[in-house]
Amino acid sequence: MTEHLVDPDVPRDLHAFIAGLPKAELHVHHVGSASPRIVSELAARHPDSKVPTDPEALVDFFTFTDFAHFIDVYLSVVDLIRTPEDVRLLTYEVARDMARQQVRYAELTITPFSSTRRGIDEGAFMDAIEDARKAAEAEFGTVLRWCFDIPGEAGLESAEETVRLATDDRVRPEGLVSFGLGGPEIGVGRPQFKPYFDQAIAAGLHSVPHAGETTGPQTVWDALTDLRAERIGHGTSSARDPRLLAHLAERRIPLEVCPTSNIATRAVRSLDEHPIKEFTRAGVLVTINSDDPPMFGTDLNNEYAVAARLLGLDERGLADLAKNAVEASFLDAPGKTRIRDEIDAYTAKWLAA
Ligand SMILES: O=C(O)c1cccc(C(=O)CC[C@H]2O[C@@H](n3cnc4c(=O)[nH]cnc43)[C@H](O)[C@@H]2O)c1
Ligand SMILES: [Zn+2]
Repeated sequence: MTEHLVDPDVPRDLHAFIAGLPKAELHVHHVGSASPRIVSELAARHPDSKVPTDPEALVDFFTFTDFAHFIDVYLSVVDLIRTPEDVRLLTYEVARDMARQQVRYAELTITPFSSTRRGIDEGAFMDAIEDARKAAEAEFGTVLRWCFDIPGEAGLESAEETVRLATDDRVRPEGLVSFGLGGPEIGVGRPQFKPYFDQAIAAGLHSVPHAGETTGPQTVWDALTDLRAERIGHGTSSARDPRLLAHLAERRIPLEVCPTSNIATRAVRSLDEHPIKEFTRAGVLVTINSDDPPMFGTDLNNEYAVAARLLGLDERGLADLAKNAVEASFLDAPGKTRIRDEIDAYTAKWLAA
């Protein structure tokens, strides 16, 4: 258990239950998952960067005034990833951190455009993530899959490049399962990305754009209608539109909820004002995620503890939440059954003890 993340309003034995609970994570960014140790190591390797090498100074550096500031800082960490070996190390270490939290399966959002435009060879980039994926599965038992996202603010050139990397059989990595859209939403309308999502979906990828994180419910509708979203990244502002909530619930379109992220980027004022309860009340399938955990001073276990407090969950409720993520994942049926069975066995043993 990470001491600084122990929520005093959540009983310690519930924290311990969460720490051992087998989990799946569906919304977590590659560069945004770099631990302070990895960030410091990379910053020391590249002294021209403005990223601090001292982990304590990183806490200040990772304090954001608004969403735009967050993206600015995010890109300064992206600038530290300069070689295929940096990519491999980052991916492998992210998987190690996940395994420590009993994450059995994760769909990691990667922005290949940000790396290829900074000069990393596309083939070497794909080999690096695939190498790390295979090593993580063999050594930690954590299964990784990729979501390639368009950094929308970088324009349609980035969409063109991302969809090429995601659909060209000569470069597309084996672990790729989905196609996303990230970055700021203000001034970056979803409908303009329709042709790229059409192409990705035609190539067999699932559609998982961010929407409704920093803009209103219309962005979520656009993601559903134009981008044929199968899950929504964040979807926070859906709570302002009862018709949208009913639609998400009826169609079983999951929300990838990231509570601490929404506070850190100031998309939501406080955890107590987070709409997660409105989502569950409306019958929406809620999954719990960490987004960019070290940047937001959190981890997936802490997000489950936050959810337990906000939703008033006990062990069974937390196990159901973990099973929501399995259900909403793009794992095959035997893979889903295996993790669900593991969650049930763990919970039964815990409650019998
Ligand atoms: O790489 C570039 O050169 C570049 C140029 C202009 C704009 C961008 C971006 O906007 C990159 C955004 C970046 O942020 C990632 N991310 C991480 N967490 C979140 C989140 O909570 N909401 C939205 N985006 C997020 C995203 O994956 C992009 O890689 C880049
Ligand atoms: Zn995100």
